[in-house]
Amino acid sequence: MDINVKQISKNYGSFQALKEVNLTIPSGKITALLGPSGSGKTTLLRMIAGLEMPDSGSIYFGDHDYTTKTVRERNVGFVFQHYALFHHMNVFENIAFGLKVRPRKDRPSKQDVQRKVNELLHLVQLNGLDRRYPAQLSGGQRQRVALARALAVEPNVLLLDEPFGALDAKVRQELRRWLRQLHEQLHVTTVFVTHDQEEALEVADQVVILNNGQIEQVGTPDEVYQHPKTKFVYQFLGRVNVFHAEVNDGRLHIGEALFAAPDENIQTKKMIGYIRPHEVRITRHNDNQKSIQVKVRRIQSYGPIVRLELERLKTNDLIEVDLSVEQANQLNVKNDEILYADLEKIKFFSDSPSVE
Ligand SMILES: Nc1ncnc2c1ncn2[C@@H]1O[C@H](COP(=O)(O)OP(=O)(O)OP(=O)(O)O)[C@@H](O)[C@H]1O
Repeated sequence: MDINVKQISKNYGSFQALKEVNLTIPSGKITALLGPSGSGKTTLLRMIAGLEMPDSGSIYFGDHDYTTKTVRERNVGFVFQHYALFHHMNVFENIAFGLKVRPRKDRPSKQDVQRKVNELLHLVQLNGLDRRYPAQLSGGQRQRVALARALAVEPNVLLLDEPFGALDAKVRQELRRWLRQLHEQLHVTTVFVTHDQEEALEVADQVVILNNGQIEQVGTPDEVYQHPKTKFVYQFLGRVNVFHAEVNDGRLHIGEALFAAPDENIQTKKMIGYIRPHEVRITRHNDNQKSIQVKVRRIQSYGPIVRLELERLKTNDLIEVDLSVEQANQLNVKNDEILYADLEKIKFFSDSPSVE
């Protein structure tokens, strides 16, 4: 069952936290809500959950308007950053909680609860820990219990708010992979909030990038990373080199490099170009018109990549270029050497804040 968010707006006093947001959350997939602090991620998640009402707009679960339905009616499962486990209950009781508090007519039998909890313990790889109390578990284990508890009620949608935010980097990494594997088995429609780009790109099927209460782009991890639609997305998702370009005689100039000007922007005098460090090609000889001359300032290895810090000869601006170790060995770059940086893969935007 897809969830459709239609023209949702939310104000807190005079502050607009969400502005006419439209979004489809596809059934059986993981959707990441990604954005900087204050961009509206949690507000959107809470609207889907039914914890918060929109000022305008509606939310559909499948073909049904759920805008005014309660949290319980929506049947959502939650996991928050800070473990919301009951400290006086052991793991078993925590996981069973949602089943045991159901109205009598819907409540499963004791044996069924036992069976269900055992299944879930197995699924979240916590067999044998059912009698432990939350205080006797690691942070990662507690989050897995929280997830099992959320899944126990077979929710329509699983909502995770920075679920791994409080854990250290290594545990986070393990849990991401684990969540992805778990999802491959269960296919529960999942929405998770994160401000960690890597986490969103690694875990989600669909990434939604929010900025100032609006959606900048929706796409697969590959689409948003490889083909950012806006300047914001370019800058938010990873490192990027920024160049100012001038339109002259129907062509775009970055120093000595020349590019075709996009037709629709032909009147614009200035544009701004973005290119990621791994998209810049380094050559010893100038083999096309899209290259600028640079001097090597610094060479640094980071595991599988070699990062070059290059200085543009004409402007002294610094450019970052990432090479694979193999490429770097082949080129055999030396400090202070003069090289060419080919900017063929650059993407241009209008150089004004409002027009893309
Ligand atoms: N109950 C509230 N009252 C007033 N302002 C609020 C309330 N809830 C959220 N806001 C404001 O709305 C904006 C969006 O908040 P939200 O929590 O959705 O952002 P976020 O993207 O999840 O940020 P973070 O990553 O910091 O949690 C913020 O500027 C926040 O201060």
